[in-house]
Amino acid sequence: MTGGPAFELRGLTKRFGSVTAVDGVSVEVARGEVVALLGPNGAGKSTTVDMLLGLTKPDAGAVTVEGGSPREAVDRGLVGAMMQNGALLGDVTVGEIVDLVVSTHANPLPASEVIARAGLENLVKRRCGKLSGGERQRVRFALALAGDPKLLVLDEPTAAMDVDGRRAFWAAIREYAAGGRTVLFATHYLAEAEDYADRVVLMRHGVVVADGPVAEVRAAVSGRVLKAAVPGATETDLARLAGVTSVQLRAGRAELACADSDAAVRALLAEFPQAADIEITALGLEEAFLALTAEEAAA
Ligand SMILES: Nc1ncnc2c1ncn2[C@@H]1O[C@H](COP(=O)(O)OP(=O)(O)OP(=O)(O)O)[C@@H](O)[C@H]1O
Repeated sequence: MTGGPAFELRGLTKRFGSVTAVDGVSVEVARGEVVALLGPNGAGKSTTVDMLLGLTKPDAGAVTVEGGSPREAVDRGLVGAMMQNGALLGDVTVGEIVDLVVSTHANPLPASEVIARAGLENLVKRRCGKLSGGERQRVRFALALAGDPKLLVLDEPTAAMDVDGRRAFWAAIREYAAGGRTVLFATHYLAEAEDYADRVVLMRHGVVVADGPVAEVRAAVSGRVLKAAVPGATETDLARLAGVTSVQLRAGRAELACADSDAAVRALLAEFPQAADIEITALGLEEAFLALTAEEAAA
């Protein structure tokens, strides 16, 4: 397998009655990328994932996975998926279900490696029906890994995991991706996208509203905040400054959202030489996300 993207979505559209769940989504992901698909409830993330996996047929557009159709890629064992509600048989043990799934693949990882990568060593003899929510997620992760896929697709993988479980899970994902394999995960957790993804695809109302490295997505919403103590200045005064898009005064400190923070700091000091304790920071992904959502609410 050489060249070419890990997968490509071209103009993907899916409607459910009058709802357009996914509306012309185009995304190309290179091999070895770890991509977060981020968005609020109903943004179209799960529908996009379902089309990527060939579980739902698009109304328009096309999906290519490892150079073929999603079905072909799945049949060839190139794709491993961890879905939100994948059922597990209650009566079989973790060891048995891993063995079973490993045995269905043409070129699987050894069962012992699957168990180790998913951190299930101490749960091998446990019946699946007796697992906690977070443990069940780890078993689903193990089953997704069993076929040694080139592409891992994870729909809200850490939803039921505690803090330690999440940390261990992401360490396992990074290790997996380090070998040049590709990961796409859908999430609500902005911090996870920020900490663990190389790239963020931000969706809202079925449309991709930002796509790029985490730092670029932050910058796309033009994002810097200038904070300063500005005695005697009102919100109206500050809102007039060049480069400033919005103002908040909190406990005697001004917070200026800036499209151009260089212009803003010059204008601030020219107009208010008494301004002190000046601090300029980039927006976090959370703020970027909120800004994009707010833009839409205002539109
Ligand atoms: N089978 C379906 N029938 C009708 N409408 C659907 C169906 N599946 C999804 N939708 C609608 O399509 C839109 C996108 O849903 P989707 O589940 O893809 O969003 P999401 O981003 O995954 O949301 P969440 O984060 O809540 O899981 C929503 O408005 C949803 O109600």
